[in-house]
Amino acid sequence: MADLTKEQVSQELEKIRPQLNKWREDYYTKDAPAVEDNVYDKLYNRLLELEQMYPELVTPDSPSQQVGDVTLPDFNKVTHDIPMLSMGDVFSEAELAEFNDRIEKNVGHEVDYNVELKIDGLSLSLIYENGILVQGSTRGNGTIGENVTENVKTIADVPQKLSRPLSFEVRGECFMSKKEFLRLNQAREKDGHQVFANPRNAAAGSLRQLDPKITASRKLATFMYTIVTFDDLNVPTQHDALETLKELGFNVNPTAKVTTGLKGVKDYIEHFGELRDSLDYGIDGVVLKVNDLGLQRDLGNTVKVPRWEIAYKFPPEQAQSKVLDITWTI
Ligand SMILES: CC(C)(C)c1nc(N2CCN(c3ncccn3)CC2)c2cc(C(N)=O)c(N)nc2n1
Repeated sequence: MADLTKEQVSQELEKIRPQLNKWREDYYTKDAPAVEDNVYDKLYNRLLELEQMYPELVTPDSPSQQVGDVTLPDFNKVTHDIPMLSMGDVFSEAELAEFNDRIEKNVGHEVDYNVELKIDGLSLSLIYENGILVQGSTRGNGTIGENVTENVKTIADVPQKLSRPLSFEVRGECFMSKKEFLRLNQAREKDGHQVFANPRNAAAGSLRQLDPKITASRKLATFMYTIVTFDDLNVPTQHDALETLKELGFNVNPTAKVTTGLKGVKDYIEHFGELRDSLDYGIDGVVLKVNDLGLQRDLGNTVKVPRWEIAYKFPPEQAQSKVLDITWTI
């Protein structure tokens, strides 16, 4: 290669660095790279060549200096030993009554429900061994998810070490608060980047980052709601499971309540239907779960969804219509 002067190399680096950084940021944030990998790699190799000629020209913001710059081609996959099931949806109180009737007929008596807000985020699985967080993963298709362990470790409210050396899996929702969503979009707009459509997309785009440093720059949060596999934890009900999760240091949504049959469910739905806009996190419905975990096991699951829980969905926020659309989705 013709010998380039230091000045010539410096000028070419001035051009290459921002270009590579822009492509890199798009690659990680848009889930849709602006250029093919080989184009990126070719320019990246040119950068390395030039920096080797004059190492004193290397700058901290150079793509070659991104510590932990392991540009994984994609996420490592994890298999959920216990599948992360979907949820049956209902859109009317009549259908809730049908759900409740089916349960009561099945078990022969009225049952208690643990009623929870359905947080509009993305599912998250956390695995702990002897009290240490060893794996964080997304739901994926329910059986195969993405390994996002390094990203999860940057979420402030996720305990990396439990107060007790427990080995178990917990599941919950990863979300971005509306406040953080606005902050992030304002910053992205200022930098001329595409903004996220809603907090859920922003949370998914932030958690599913190949570069944990980008996840760390986004304020993600969690509400955990299930202890999947547990040692001899004496947890007879879903309500107790939430209490135990709280005691262990997990963030748990504070609005859950236990009802006897559907009594109080209507009030809960109406109350949070009105509060919805004032909450600092998105919700898209209310989840009813048979409170007794033994009963849940007896009722079991269909192939895709548990028989012992149902999600009552609010109408989409923008179309906040009073009339409930009554469509049953399996
Ligand atoms: C443990 C069960 C299966 C009953 C369960 N499953 C849930 N979900 C499954 C379907 N999910 C899903 N996600 C993507 C595609 C299909 N289904 C999204 C999570 C729950 C979600 C929330 C929430 N959002 O706040 C919650 N408080 N409790 C849940 N409980």
